[in-house]
Amino acid sequence: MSPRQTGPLDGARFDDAQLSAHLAEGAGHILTAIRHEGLVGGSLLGDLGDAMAQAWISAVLSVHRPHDAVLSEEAADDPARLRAERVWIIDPLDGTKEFSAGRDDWAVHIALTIDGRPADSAVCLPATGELFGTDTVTEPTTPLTGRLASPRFWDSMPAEAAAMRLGLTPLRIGSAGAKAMAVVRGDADAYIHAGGQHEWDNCAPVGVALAAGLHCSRLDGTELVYNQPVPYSTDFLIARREIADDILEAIAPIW
Ligand SMILES: Nc1ncnc2c1ncn2[C@@H]1O[C@H](COP(=O)(O)O)[C@@H](OP(=O)(O)O)[C@H]1O
Ligand SMILES: [Mg+2]
Repeated sequence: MSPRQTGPLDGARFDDAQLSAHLAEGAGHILTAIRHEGLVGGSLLGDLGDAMAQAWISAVLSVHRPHDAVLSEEAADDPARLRAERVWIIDPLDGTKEFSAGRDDWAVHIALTIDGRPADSAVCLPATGELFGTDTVTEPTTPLTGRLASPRFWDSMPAEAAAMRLGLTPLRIGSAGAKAMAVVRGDADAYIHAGGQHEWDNCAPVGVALAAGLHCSRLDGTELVYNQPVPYSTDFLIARREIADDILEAIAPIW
């Protein structure tokens, strides 16, 4: 058996897939502990969650992958990442509002990108005890559901167009990671986003979804490429392969 890929640190104890999974799961434990008994709540809870998960992830990466660049929602952007081949794109707490409100739909996103493409990645949904990693995830084989993973309070025009044309009903979920994992799990057939998100909101979810054999692209069907100078991705589609072409076709007239 050939050795699994490790980072550039000699003697690294974990390969990239293992490290991304441990980071997502470990940050999930920290975030779960911070909600213990509801001792803090509201925006203080959200701020604590963002900061403490970020601090731990950053420390672990500095020990285990000291030569890799990092782009995180909760850290200052270091332009050195633009010259780096290996860049970790991190959202320590996606769905901060849902986390603070005591809900289950929030996630930890850990993606390693290589030349802008998601490689080993993991998404943890700590409140439901689920960890989705690129080395363990499998393609959903359950029948299509007719459901579209959708934000809790609004629908984008492309999502509305596809829903109308294909008869899809919204499945309301907070957090980009939780919505994407609903598709990976087979609870929804697709997740359509337009109107902007940062790269950390969708990079690890897309990495995991690609590993699960799902269709992932921009809404015009082109490839999603990360680690851009302005790390803002305007739109994307994550979908079961059976329905992806129909969705792109439904969106095309308005996109
Ligand atoms: N138009 C937009 N611009 C920037 N970020 C957006 C966005 N729409 C959604 N997001 C981010 O995407 C994540 C999921 O949002 P939603 O549940 O509404 O779909 C949230 O991340 P955070 O919780 O990390 O801030 C949210 O801030
Ligand atoms: Mg986010």
